[in-house]
Amino acid sequence: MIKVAVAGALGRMGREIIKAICEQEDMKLVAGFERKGHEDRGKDIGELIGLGTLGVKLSTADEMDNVLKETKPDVFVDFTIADACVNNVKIAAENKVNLVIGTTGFTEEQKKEILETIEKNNVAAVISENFAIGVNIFFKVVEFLTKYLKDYDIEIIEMHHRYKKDAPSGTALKIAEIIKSNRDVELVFGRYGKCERKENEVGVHALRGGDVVGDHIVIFAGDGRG
Ligand SMILES: NC(=O)C1=CN([C@@H]2O[C@H](COP(=O)(O)OP(=O)(O)OC[C@H]3O[C@@H](n4cnc5c(N)ncnc54)[C@H](O)[C@@H]3O)[C@@H](O)[C@H]2O)C=CC1
Ligand SMILES: O=C(O)C1=N[C@H](C(=O)O)C[C@H](O)C1
Repeated sequence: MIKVAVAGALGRMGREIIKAICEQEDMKLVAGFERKGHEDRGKDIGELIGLGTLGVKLSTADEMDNVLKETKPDVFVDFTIADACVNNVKIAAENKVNLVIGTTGFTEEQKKEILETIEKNNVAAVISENFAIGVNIFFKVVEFLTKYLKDYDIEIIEMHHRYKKDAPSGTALKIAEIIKSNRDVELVFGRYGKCERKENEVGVHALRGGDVVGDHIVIFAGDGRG
């Protein structure tokens, strides 16, 4: 049985992940965490998210160390917010719990800190800005087109729901990173005023609104298409 703890348990992703864990025969939710001071602390997580009683009480971030020591999960899944995730990862890794990190919006320093924590504590970790299979295939398509359509200008557009806390999305930044590692380009985040397009520019544009789950568009624009 794989014992799983989820941080961000009552968030949009946390709820879906807990539902998915409960559908697996070889997985068991052993702990769920929310931010410090959360009003539902101590309540049954299953009841909070409409799954019926699961026998797992909602814990808060300040209880994480003790709860991980008590419940001894095999895997710690974090879909929270960048500042919280850095700290959560430290506590989980120090308790020798393997990691799945889906949180986005990290600074370069935070990414470095997370990697150092993982290395220092010698835990396994899967870190991805996007776990959708289709999007991971899309990454390969972008890599191929960047190499193949050498003379084309590239622009990235992403749109997400109004609640998203980081921009551009982790996925858009990952796409930009893939392009950058295959072509000598400079990233430009939005454009306004005098900003004639340079030859080696890649524009990254973030839109927010409604409950859009997450759309990513990569435009390869060439001459002579009329
Ligand atoms: N890698 C991927 O495939 C995906 C990644 N994401 C990322 O996952 C993160 C969460 O997204 P959503 O669920 O939409 O956000 P959300 O805002 O609905 O949920 C985040 C939850 O984390 C909780 N939280 C805050 N601090 C915490 C702490 N210290 N410990 C435990 N919980 C804490 C919040 O109270 C909230 O309930 C974002 O960074 C988002 O970009 C979202 C979707 C897919
Ligand atoms: O916050 C979201 O919703 C999403 N975040 C991830 C990102 O920042 O790329 C993945 C997906 O686009 C949904």
